[in-house]
Amino acid sequence: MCPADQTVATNNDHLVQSEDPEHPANLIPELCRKFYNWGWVTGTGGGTSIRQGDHIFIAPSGVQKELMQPNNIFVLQWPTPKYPASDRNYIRKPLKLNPSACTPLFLTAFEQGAGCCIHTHSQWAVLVTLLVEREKGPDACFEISNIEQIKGIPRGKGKGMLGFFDTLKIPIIENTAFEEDLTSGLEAAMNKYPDTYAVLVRRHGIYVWGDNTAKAKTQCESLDYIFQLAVEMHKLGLPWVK
Ligand SMILES: CSCCC(=O)C(=O)COP(=O)(O)O
Ligand SMILES: [Zn+2]
Repeated sequence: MCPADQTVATNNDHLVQSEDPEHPANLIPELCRKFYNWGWVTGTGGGTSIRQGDHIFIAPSGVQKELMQPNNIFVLQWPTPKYPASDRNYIRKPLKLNPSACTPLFLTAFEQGAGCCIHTHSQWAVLVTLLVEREKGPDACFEISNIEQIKGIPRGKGKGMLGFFDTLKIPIIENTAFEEDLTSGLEAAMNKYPDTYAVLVRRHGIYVWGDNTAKAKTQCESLDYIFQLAVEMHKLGLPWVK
């Protein structure tokens, strides 16, 4: 075997090579192209991670997310230590790339049983965190009711979906200087709101997760729709909660 072949064999490239469009190594680049076009992951920010069985697929850090290819994807053996980062069980590491800085946050969602976690820098998400800026602290939440699209968000695991007359509550945590340092805030919000499938990060964006990739994506779409609507409602002086 020549040295190049040895590199291929030891880097487990087969884990990211599949003809199946639903394979996570194909899905992550495909989703990131969509997310880029929706303004969710421009300028290298944001990203997504998928768990399939005992493998976690993670995008690289600081790259143009819309140009990502399957061979750029990292693979972690699950379960894996969250900290320190050097103890994480990578079974595939693309050369010259680093795994997403969001990795410990994605792992936090997987610890809750998620199958996919999406991080966006959507301007609508950022704007609603600014509109509730006065409510700092552990109780900061975005709340809205009487909007049809909140039916796209689960009430909690195994509890069905929210109804039109329910109030959707998304906790807001404060931003930190480094993405990794958001992890304790995300964990605290998940403990305080065990039914939530999303956490907003003030002046930064949002983390949304779901039982599988389709649910994470549609929940993220529903939330983004609701945030845009909420910003427009605010401009018109309309209240979010009746
Ligand atoms: C301009 S991006 C700043 C860092 C950030 O918020 C982010 O989401 C980047 O994540 P990455 O996956 O590129 O490490
Ligand atoms: Zn970010």
